[in-house]
Amino acid sequence: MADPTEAQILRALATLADPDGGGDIVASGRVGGLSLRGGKVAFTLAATPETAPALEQLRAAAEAAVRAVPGIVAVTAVLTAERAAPAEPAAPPRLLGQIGAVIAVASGKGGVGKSTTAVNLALSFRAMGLATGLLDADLFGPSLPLMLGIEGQPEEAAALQPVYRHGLACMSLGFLVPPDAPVVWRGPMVAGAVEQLMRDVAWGPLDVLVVDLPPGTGDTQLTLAQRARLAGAVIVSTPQDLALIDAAKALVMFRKVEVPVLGIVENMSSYVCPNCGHEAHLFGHGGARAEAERLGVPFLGEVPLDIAIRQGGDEGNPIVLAQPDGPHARAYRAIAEKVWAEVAPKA
Ligand SMILES: Nc1ncnc2c1ncn2[C@@H]1O[C@H](COP(=O)(O)OP(=O)(O)OP(=O)(O)O)[C@@H](O)[C@H]1O
Repeated sequence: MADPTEAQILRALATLADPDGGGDIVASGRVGGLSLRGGKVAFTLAATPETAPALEQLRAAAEAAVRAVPGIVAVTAVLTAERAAPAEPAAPPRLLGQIGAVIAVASGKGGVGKSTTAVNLALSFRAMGLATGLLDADLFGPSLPLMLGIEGQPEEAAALQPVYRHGLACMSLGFLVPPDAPVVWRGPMVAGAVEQLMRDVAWGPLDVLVVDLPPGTGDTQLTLAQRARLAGAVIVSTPQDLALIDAAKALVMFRKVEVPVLGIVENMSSYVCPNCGHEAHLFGHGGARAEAERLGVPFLGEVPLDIAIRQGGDEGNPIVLAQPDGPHARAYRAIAEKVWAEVAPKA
């Protein structure tokens, strides 16, 4: 059977009238971000806080209409409702409340090794015997599929099923949107997608969920802080001044939204030459420890710059699994133990 085309999908969606008028939902401009690959479709439906509850029905109807197109194997429609207001008596219940501890891994700046830290921390929690999940909430550059070597797509039953890999329950927008599809979304759309990833995934009973955030202090961070019950945030930084300044900004943001900062990890702390064993401090050293002291948050530990860590990430075999008895796995486990000691009493 030939692969379904975008035109077929739009035709199926155009059979649904827009509840706000303006014709069908395609003509009214409600449908956006359509991506299609090998029978897998993802698209967004624009919403406002007022219309969001009613649009949940429309979302289900839109998914059903597209699912009926011959050759379609999976459909994900994301409601792009505006962020919910901060918790008030009438606010909806916090999401992910069934999970023991939701731990966000954040950084002020991109490329400092946040995803690498999130993946290896999650695997360390798993090695400690905790039922662990990993949510890749970096909608603009999801890296979980690559780092864990996952190629499949989540199963869609009544709820979205996590993909299980190395004993972790995993979910990433990267599973749903083709890697080459540019995700150009506005703030409210981001908030809607993050909320849906938190709400619609059948995580099952988990002791801990590690959330890999995008860098910086944007809509994803705010949505998560406002809509989920977060045990705290781990901030990753390299020792460089610039990365540290940005890490401090991230820390201030979490404090503003009343999310406890569990501590700072210094990544790429030193470089050990694989040939001669000489240890060099390419980006300086100890900056994150000093910054943590200055800001009054725990220093969780340091991880050196080592080609084995990068290779592990790029080959879907993170270092904690690839060299479980090596110094890097020990460093990650020590960090995970410190974090767990902080959150376990409340989990
Ligand atoms: N300690 C390390 N030693 C060697 N390479 C590392 C280390 N930490 C991270 N890397 C590599 O650096 C690159 C960026 O890391 P990563 O994707 O984890 O960063 P990030 O902060 O999540 O980036 P982004 O801003 O894209 O979210 C990756 O290729 C990763 O393998």
